[in-house]
Amino acid sequence: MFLQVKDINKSYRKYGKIEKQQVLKDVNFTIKEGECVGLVGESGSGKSTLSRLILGLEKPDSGRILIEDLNVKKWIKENQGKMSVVFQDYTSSANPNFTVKEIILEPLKVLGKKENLDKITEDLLDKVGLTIDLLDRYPHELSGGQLQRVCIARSISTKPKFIVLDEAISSLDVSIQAQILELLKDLKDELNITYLFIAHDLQVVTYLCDRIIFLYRGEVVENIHSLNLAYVKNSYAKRLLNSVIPFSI
Ligand SMILES: Nc1ncnc2c1ncn2[C@@H]1O[C@H](COP(=O)(O)OP(=O)(O)OP(=O)(O)O)[C@@H](O)[C@H]1O
Repeated sequence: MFLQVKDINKSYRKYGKIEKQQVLKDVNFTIKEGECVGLVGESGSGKSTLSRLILGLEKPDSGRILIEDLNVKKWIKENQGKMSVVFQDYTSSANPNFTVKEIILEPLKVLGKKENLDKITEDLLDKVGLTIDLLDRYPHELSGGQLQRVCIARSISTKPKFIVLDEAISSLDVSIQAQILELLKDLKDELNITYLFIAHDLQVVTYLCDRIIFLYRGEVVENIHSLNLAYVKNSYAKRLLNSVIPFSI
């Protein structure tokens, strides 16, 4: 198994109060290598908290997160550059003072890579469907869709095994969303990347993902293969599905 999320609990102290709010409750799921898993849930259900734990940015109160049988922090340390993340807010995740070329090469420079950087940048731009005339532009000189493609190029620059996409296409126009989805699908097939795709838009998730996990108030209420969506049992998941898919279940 590639990723194992085991009995995760996480709570935060309520602002200005002593008592805590439990944000994740006994969360369990696994992701196989090369699989694309969608995590859906309404606002506040704990999706971003879970992604921060998986990225090793925060610790759970209890439970374990393992990647290839190693504790997530240890795995990240031993596999530098092999986990990437693409956030929703591409405008703030790209340094406004960096050119496209500098943004794309940032993770490789951190890893100390110095050779063939021009060729690597050009290949990455080509992979995400952008042309090399954009290389010297700054973020404010790009459209939202172009800048998110640059962020995706950056996320695959280190040849990651695993990418967490946290609402990565949510703030783009629908037509650009479709293009980026196609791009993510092609990259997944070409590079055998494992994806955790976090989104509140179920339609987008069903298009891209092999399996879908429904999170409701911090609990996994359904974990189901995309082809079996018509058989969901949980009432929240059913409601969400009925609101986007034109068949009744
Ligand atoms: N650092 C923190 N300190 C205190 N409370 C937090 C913190 N981070 C998240 N929370 C709370 O945890 C709950 C879950 O938040 P989280 O951001 O994980 O949800 P989400 O499903 O990603 O929501 P959205 O779709 O709106 O981004 C919310 O009630 C939020 O206020």
